[in-house]
Amino acid sequence: MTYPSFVVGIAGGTGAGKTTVARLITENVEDSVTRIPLDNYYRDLSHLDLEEREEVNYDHPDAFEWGLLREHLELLLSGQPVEMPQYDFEIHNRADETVTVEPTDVIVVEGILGLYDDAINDMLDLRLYVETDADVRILRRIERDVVQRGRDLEGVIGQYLSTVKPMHEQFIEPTKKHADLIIPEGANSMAVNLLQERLQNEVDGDATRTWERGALEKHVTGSRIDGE
Ligand SMILES: Nc1ncnc2c1ncn2[C@@H]1O[C@H](COP(=O)(O)OP(=O)(O)O)[C@@H](O)[C@H]1O
Ligand SMILES: Nc1ccn([C@@H]2O[C@H](COP(=O)(O)O)[C@@H](O)[C@H]2O)c(=O)n1
Repeated sequence: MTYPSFVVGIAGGTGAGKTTVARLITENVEDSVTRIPLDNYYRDLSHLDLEEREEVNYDHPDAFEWGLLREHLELLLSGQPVEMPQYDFEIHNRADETVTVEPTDVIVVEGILGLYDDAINDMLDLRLYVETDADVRILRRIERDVVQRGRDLEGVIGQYLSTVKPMHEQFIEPTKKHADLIIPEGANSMAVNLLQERLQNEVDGDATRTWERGALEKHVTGSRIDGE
């Protein structure tokens, strides 16, 4: 594989289509891709009971353990594996198990605040923002949360109005300015095809990297593998 990996960040509101875009743009190069869902870096809330965890604002940047995500990205970029936490939406907490993630040619970091943290943004080679109208997103979210995340309609609507919507406006939407590309409506086929081609070139070693060695140093402090 090529070191360091090519790192793609995908941000956007809940239900915008981030996960779908991440899956589609990497489907031809699956074995060469590491997916890092930001959800896995929600803080460990084991010190709270379930009722307290249900009240947490999961759309505020403070809900995430940014230091751990930075550390894991730096390790992967220096060619080392990491133990990635897993998240369980039904209990609003990290799961007991972790998953060992190996470095690969391409790393995709995906989540509502994927373009929020300055240090993470510096590690990204390509920044994408998926933009979908709020009415479409809430409809998708209701369906998903009820079917897959064990929520009821009243709870989804209450959470949307009290935290999801205001946090989107205050923190998520403004990160669009960091994007290299804005993808309308999620799985937009022209955008997906172009990005598939770009990632295929990365994996085949045909892509021209725009940054130079000096710029590379900012990715990782300390030792790194020189594979070029
Ligand atoms: N372009 C699209 N057209 C129709 N449905 C879509 C599109 N993109 C995503 N979806 C659907 O919307 C839902 C939410 O998409 P998802 O990728 O999980 O969003 P996010 O990760 O941003 O929350 C899923 O059921 C997905 O299949
Ligand atoms: N315990 C939790 C943790 C997060 N959420 C919501 O998940 C959304 C982010 O995931 P997407 O796939 O929709 O991007 C975010 O808006 C949180 O409100 C939750 O409901 N419960």
